[in-house]
Amino acid sequence: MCGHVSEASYSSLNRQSFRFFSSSFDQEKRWAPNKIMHDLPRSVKIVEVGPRDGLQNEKDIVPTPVKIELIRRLATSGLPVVEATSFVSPKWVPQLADAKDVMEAVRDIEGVCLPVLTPNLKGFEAALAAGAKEIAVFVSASEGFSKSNINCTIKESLARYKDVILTAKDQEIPVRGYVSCVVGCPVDGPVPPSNVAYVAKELYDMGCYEISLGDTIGVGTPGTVVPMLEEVMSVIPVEKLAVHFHDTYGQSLSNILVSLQMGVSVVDSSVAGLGGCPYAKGASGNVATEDVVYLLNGLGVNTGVDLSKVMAVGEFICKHLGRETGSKAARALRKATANASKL
Ligand SMILES: CC(C)(COP(=O)([O-])OP(=O)([O-])OC[C@H]1O[C@@H](n2cnc3c(N)ncnc32)[C@H](O)[C@@H]1OP(=O)([O-])[O-])[C@@H](O)C(=O)NCCC(=O)NCCSC(=O)C[C@@](C)(O)CC(=O)[O-]
Repeated sequence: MCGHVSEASYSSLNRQSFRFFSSSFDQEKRWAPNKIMHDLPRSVKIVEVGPRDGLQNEKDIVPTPVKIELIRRLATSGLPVVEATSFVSPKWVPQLADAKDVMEAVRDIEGVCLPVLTPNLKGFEAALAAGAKEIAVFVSASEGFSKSNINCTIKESLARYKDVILTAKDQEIPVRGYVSCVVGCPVDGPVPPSNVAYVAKELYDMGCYEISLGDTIGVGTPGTVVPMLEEVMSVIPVEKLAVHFHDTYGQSLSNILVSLQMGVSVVDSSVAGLGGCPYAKGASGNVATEDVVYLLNGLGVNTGVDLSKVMAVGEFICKHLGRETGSKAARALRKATANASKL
């Protein structure tokens, strides 16, 4: 399973960004003990979900070689985990119908975990045959989304995943568990924290090594995220939790900060802020990896991720998609670098 990074890795660009945007910034004060710094983990594992969550909602099919190149480039950015694709029904997610070809082409990449989503045993077997060494399962905390996303009730999905997780355990394949709609559901509305804690605990007890809590439609604020985390943390150790925010309402970074202050040290994000769920209309992309790294660099929290390299990957994929990056940090840093080169 995928571990934490240990060493700080500030690129010159990261250091430069502090100079550009923090002219009154006092390096001494940055390290001064205060409440915020004290509560933060020393290092954070970033789980890059761009090639899967980021691309699954794209209308035009992204060519397989572009997906493969995206994963290869992300893997050289210091990211410890890059979720590669989904072995789901191609009728449900046509964009990822090439999961086998993608996985077979990246299976040789070393030093980075490349988990894939599997909704059932059929997907699990196909993933393993293509060379996957880690899988992820996904359960909704709300009935409405469970039905629209995987065509079954929460109870039925848990029973289905039990078989997948037991089979994976037999073959020593680590399983990550996602809980979606942890604060709000596109069908049912607000989701009670107790629903989230129940589903998360079921997955944890079945053997998932990490539970990623997904605000699938990006409606959460610290006002709803904190009570949800408190409830989940009353049944699962915080070291086993990850947070997964979509940025629909621009709340992701504040939600990440409060999650870190509560002890969470695993954050999912997507290069250039790509993303959205085909079965959650109106949901925007995941929080951008570049923005998360910029935040964590600014807080002195180690990620091992090279911001300038992730920005370059963001430019690569945005060029193919024909759109501007969703990362504010990447846009500002690119502009600042261009201005500096004119001096
Ligand atoms: C679960 C099913 C398969 C049920 O789909 P179904 O239609 O109820 O089930 P089915 O068993 O009748 O299968 C339908 C067809 O799909 C085939 N099939 C069945 N399984 C597979 C498979 N694994 N791989 C390839 N093909 C498969 C199966 O063989 C059959 O083919 P046919 O006989 O009609 O030719 C479907 O609903 C599905 O694939 N859903 C996935 C949808 C999806 O990927 N949504 C996005 C996930 S993102 C998310 O959930 C949130 C997350 C994780 O990102 C966190 C967050 O953001 O908060």
